[in-house]
Amino acid sequence: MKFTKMHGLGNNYILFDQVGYPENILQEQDYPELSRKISDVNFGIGSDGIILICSSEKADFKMRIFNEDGSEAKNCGNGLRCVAKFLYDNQHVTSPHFTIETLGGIVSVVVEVDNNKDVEYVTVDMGEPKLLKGMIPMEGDPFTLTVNESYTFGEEMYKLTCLSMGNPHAIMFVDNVHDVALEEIGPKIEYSSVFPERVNVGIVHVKNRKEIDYRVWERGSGITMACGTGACASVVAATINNLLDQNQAILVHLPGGNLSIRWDEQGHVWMRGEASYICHGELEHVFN
Ligand SMILES: N[C@@H](CCC[C@H](N)C(=O)O)C(=O)O
Repeated sequence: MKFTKMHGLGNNYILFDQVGYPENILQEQDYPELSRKISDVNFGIGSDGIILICSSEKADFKMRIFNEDGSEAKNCGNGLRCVAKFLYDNQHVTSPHFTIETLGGIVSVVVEVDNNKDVEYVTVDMGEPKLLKGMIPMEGDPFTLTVNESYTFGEEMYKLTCLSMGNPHAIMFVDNVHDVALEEIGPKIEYSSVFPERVNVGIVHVKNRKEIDYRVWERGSGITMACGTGACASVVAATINNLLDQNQAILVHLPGGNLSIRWDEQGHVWMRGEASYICHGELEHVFN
């Protein structure tokens, strides 16, 4: 099996190009195991998960993403930019504007080609955030929002703003994202019974009305260098807490680099950022 390893701001995935092939080249149950094995840094390649690029009946292409622990997620912002760059560079498309189906819905992407014909930036229309508890999903009245609401996990109380960008995010606002022990808080909240499908946990510091800092504990992968859907969720969360203004491009600083995120007046969230190659290769003896 040929693979390409790519990253968006250090959030790295092993991509398998299955375009034109049946979606299940492997048995369906083998993908979680493949992701766990490949993601292992000692016995595999080392990654935050795997991505399958498939043909689609509803959009130009389809993306599936499995986390490091083998769980399948419905969306992945950094993965979408990598997939868009890969598809364009490998001439699966001629137009830089196309659509990708995810389990969370269909998104449109635009790749930006520079003078050397090298794609550096990709913009994705990530669609509308889902704000109701029932859509995230999380416990409580399914028709209400979670805006700076207090929850106790273990001994500690946390104020969470929660929403889904296709995948669930719990966001809390802090004075300094580097002072927080995310490796302790992250798993406590991820596995809490408040979130029946688990959750990605983000900490955000609003620097001013145009810039935020953001760190993430990802469901199924732990601490990563960046999370695209999480950056979108952070901007939406800060906006509904009146800390940012809608329709303003916000610079989101993540440990792996920056993303520009805008929640427009029609309710769509736009993400612009880089996508990069790490290496290409071929897998042997995956299931030994
Ligand atoms: N890193 C991704 C999100 C990957 C999935 C996430 N861990 C989940 O399980 O929801 C991104 O860039 O959005």
